[in-house]
Amino acid sequence: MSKQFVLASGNAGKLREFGQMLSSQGIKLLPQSAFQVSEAEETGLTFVENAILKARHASQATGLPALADDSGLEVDALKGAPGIYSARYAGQGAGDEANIDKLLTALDGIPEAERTGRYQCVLVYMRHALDPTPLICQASWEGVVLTERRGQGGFGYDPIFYIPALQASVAELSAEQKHLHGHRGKAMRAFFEQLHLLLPA
Ligand SMILES: O=c1nc[nH]c2c1ncn2[C@H]1C[C@H](O)[C@@H](COP(=O)(O)OP(=O)(O)OP(=O)(O)O)O1
Ligand SMILES: [Mg+2]
Repeated sequence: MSKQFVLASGNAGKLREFGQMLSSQGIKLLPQSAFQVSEAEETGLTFVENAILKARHASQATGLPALADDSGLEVDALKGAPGIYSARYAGQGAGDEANIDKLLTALDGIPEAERTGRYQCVLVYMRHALDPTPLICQASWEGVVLTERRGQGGFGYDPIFYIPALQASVAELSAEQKHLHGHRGKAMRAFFEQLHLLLPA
């Protein structure tokens, strides 16, 4: 069985993190841009539905197994928003900085104790486009939304997402720390365990 598969994401920050996490695994993960795969429409109402749509789309287009990541930030004071809409919170194509500004405005005046939330990451691996039993791994990471940006690393909401246990915003963590503690790293480790059962060396 093949250990080569396509990563169904167009997000440069995610692609960088997957590359770092995979470097030790002996798995060749090709970004969907290498095959000119178009962006899938994320019409689902859950992370898992959107991850399946993305993985299926990339697998269909390439004929390869595909791994997709659908992720986002849930804020308790906003009843879980932006959630599955995190990437398009400030509008389709508006980008990370506009999304952060919109979230800071939405939480204006809300005290620290009520600014809790979590990153969610759902990974879906499909062996082929019609795979009826996709492999699904999910993890989350608890934190607090800051009132202003801190740190230069990471991507997305990282400058305003603070991890009390580490006393740092995610943008202030090293890549290694983020992988160790973060939602994507946790989901990836669960994925590798299952993949190794599926694809014995
Ligand atoms: O570790 C993270 N650190 C900061 N922000 C993050 C993280 N993980 C997800 N996020 C945010 C970015 C984006 O606003 C949304 C993901 O949206 P999501 O649709 O899954 O990804 P995307 O559209 O950027 O790329 P793609 O769908 O091609 O994988 O959540
Ligand atoms: Mg997306």
